Amino acid sequence: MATTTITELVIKDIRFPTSLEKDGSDAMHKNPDYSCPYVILNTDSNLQGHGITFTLGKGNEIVCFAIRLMEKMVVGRKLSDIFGNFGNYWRELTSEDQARWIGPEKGVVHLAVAAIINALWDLWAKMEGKPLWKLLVDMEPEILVSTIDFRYITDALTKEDAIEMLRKMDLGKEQREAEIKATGYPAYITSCGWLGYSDEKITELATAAMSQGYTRFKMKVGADLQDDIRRAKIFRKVIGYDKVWCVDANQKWDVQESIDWMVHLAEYKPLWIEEPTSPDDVLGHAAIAEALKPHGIAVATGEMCQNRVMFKQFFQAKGMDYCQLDSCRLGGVNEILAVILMAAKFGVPVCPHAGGVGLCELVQHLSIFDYIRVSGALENRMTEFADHLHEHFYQPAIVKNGCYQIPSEPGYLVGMKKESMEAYEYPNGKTWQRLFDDGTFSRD
Ligand SMILES: C[C@H](O)[C@@H](O)CC(=O)C(=O)O
Ligand SMILES: [Mg+2]
Repeated sequence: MATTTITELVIKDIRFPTSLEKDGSDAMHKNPDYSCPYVILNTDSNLQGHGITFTLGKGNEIVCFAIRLMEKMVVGRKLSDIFGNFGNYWRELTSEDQARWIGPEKGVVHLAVAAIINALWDLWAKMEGKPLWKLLVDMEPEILVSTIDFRYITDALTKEDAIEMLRKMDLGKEQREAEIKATGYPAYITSCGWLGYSDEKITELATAAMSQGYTRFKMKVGADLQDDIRRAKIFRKVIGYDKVWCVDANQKWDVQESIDWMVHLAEYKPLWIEEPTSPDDVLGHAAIAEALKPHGIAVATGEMCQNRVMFKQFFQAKGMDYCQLDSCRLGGVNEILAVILMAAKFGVPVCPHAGGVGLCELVQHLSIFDYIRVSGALENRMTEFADHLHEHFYQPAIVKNGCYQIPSEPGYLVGMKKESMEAYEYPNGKTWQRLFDDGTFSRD
């Protein structure tokens, strides 16, 4: 590691035509094409780091461009310099004068940071020969917190608080690791309930998921109340009332509208309403959470919460009952660690978002780490699983009996198969060429 240097940053624009089957559809994103700017960091040793961030199609091009702008801060760097003070490096990457102006620490530039940082953590985990969760679990608290940029959050969590929290959780961590390896980490499934699916498809998929051992489900809502009520009845008929069922509006409503709509769905007993309103509306979410408490409905959000500062405010204002951080919207693991630690301090369970390509592969590591090293709890915790596109990864996330199985291969494990990249690279991949030629998609 002492001398290993990054020699090249390769970027691939990978897109999947998931809109064709309405996979991933919700009230605000009716035709999503699950896509990822894919980064490969080559080094002068035989190590390669792979990382992604997530978009819905066209946005990929812009994020790929932003990643290219950051290349000069990555290529030529020694890994020992980066990992020796990863918090400083993260600040450098997020502080470049000109790119910072179009953030800061949010939007396109932050998605670009995520792809690079995710690839760096993949490199670090591979260097240590461990899956990412284990790399994090085994780190001394001082090393772990040295990767975090505490700027803007010290009023909620200091470096010293974080070290103390991690030290406390030393007790029992071996036992928790053994337990979670035996049981797996609780998952919930989203892919039975996309908005664009027919009633028949929902019935079929929810029935199949039940037979595979899932006990926790999510359904999309927010386009039409009568449709939501009908689909809620279908879900409850298939899964019964002893299973967990959540709903997700993907930011469709105003604050009062969220409350009114959810009161109509209350009899179907959703555990949470996810993203009822704008992802930036901290106080709006807090008002919804307060109003829905008597109805037994919690508020979940975070997949579009763009940085640790927003999470801090959500925690402080009681704007989220469940924290759905996203492995590709925050600036990679460094910032995610800050959010996981803050969530534990505020007593908010972390249930990461994973509806997208490659997200399940990534977030499983974060949840396993959270359990073993930070929260020590499984109560009220579950990690999303969307059953799409896993066949494109060399080491796909595996869910059995409704639980993520604990990965053991070294890395952050988002390595995509060579043939999949060749087929789905946009616009020249074989699949895209065919879809253009037969008129399914237009070339613009
Ligand atoms: C467009 C995505 O599929 C989105 O609907 C995912 C999401 O909100 C979730 O998984 O939660
Ligand atoms: Mg969601």
